[in-house]
Amino acid sequence: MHKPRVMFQGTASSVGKSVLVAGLCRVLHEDGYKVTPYKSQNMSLNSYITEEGKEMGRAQVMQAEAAGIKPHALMNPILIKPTGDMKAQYIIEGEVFKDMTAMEYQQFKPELKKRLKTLYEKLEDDFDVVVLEGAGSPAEINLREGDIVNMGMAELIDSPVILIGDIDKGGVFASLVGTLMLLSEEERKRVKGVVINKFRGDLEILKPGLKMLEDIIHIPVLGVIPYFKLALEDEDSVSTVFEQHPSTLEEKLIIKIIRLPHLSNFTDFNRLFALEGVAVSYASKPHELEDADLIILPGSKNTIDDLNFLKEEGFVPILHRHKAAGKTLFGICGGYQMLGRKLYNPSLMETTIREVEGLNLLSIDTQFETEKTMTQVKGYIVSDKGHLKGCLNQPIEGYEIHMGQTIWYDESLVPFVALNETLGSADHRIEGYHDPDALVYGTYIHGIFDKLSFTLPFLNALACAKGLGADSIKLAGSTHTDYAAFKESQYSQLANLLRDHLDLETIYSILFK
Ligand SMILES: NC(=O)CC[C@H](N)C(=O)O
Repeated sequence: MHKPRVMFQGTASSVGKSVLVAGLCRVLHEDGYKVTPYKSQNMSLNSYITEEGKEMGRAQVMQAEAAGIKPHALMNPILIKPTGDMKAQYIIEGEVFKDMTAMEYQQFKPELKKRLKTLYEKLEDDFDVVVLEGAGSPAEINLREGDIVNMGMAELIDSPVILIGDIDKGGVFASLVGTLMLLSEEERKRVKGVVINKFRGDLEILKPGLKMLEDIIHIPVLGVIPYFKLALEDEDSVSTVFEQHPSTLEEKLIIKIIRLPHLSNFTDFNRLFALEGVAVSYASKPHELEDADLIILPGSKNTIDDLNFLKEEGFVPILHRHKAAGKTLFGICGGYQMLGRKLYNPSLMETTIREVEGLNLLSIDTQFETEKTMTQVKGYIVSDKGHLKGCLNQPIEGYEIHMGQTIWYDESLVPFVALNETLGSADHRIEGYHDPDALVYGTYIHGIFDKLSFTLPFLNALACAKGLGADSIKLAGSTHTDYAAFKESQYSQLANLLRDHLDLETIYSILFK
């Protein structure tokens, strides 16, 4: 049975497709439908590991949350993770398929297309409705032929389309009309409505333009969505998270995250940005680390190349000076690997460099393997040294995504995270170490800062060492105490916004007619 479906496409990247898909999923969920989000292909370094140990893009995770369901890799069967040099790692159905160049992928697409249809049908079986998302713009005429994410996908499963334009970017009429002009007659017929997103002005002034637009395109405008800001975990590679700057630095704990060229999983730091008493920002240049109390080395899709970036850009001396001054460093996944002594790459994963010296701040060695570790984990803090004093036994949850295996540990290293569960089964191993001085911390666990019972005492101990109050760091506002409840409230607000500004009646008739 062909289930009701609709696809949101955009006139460009970042016009708000992901969020509107999440919003429509929420509306349908509230109205009693079993709805799933879907996007055939994502390009992003911000992925997620499902309960089944499969990897997928984070936008569909956020949308699944809005739809009130668990994320499943079938909701995003293709994930492209760029490693640099026109190459990328391709994740298909949640598993590593292989590394390919853009050209190799282009040639592989026809074969993939057949499989995509089967996978889509497998997903829709379990649901009443599917809300699909396109990627970038459907008017990339050079890519149309092999397309499997915009009109190619819509055609594959015979889905109607709603086209979204971004008025904040400017040129919204031209981009909507232009996009439609570049589509074939067949494709244009699929477009059942257009939506104007991110509107900041006076609707009365816009209205005549909407009428003129409809007269030109003969497709109804299904809504004008006002510009809004909600705390939703968007994952697009084009993102504004890096532009955030701390306001006043005095009396705050200064956290700097190094902006690596292949930085992955920046959602690890969402929690930090929601805290009071800290000033968190990204640093692209070594001098920006001068005033940091805590330096974080984030995950990376290409650890070795990013490590070389740190060396070439002159980060190394300042990282060592930071430690020598008794200040703290924290590495997650790729960042953890970089903190070590040596990195071996016999199978030439991610890059063509075989072996490289690490930053030598933590006595570990890492080797990149052909097998990828993808797992959700649970554990707890097992050290009470240094800044971990108040964290002992506190639970930790997160996930691991890495090709590298840390194969050698110095005996003087102190374990600080012990796991007790991976993917729902008992598993006891150490997955995080700090140096004997408890200044340099490293772990493979993404999402380690999400549990405040660890994050708050850890950061408050750092704040204390700086001479700030012992309780100076807390969650901003009281509404955030329960992160899950906070996110739920954001999804409801989003649904309300769409109910107020979208012609849902027409959208329902597009879906269910
Ligand atoms: N997520 C990460 O930071 C991955 C680290 C590294 N690229 C690996 O695969 O091992």
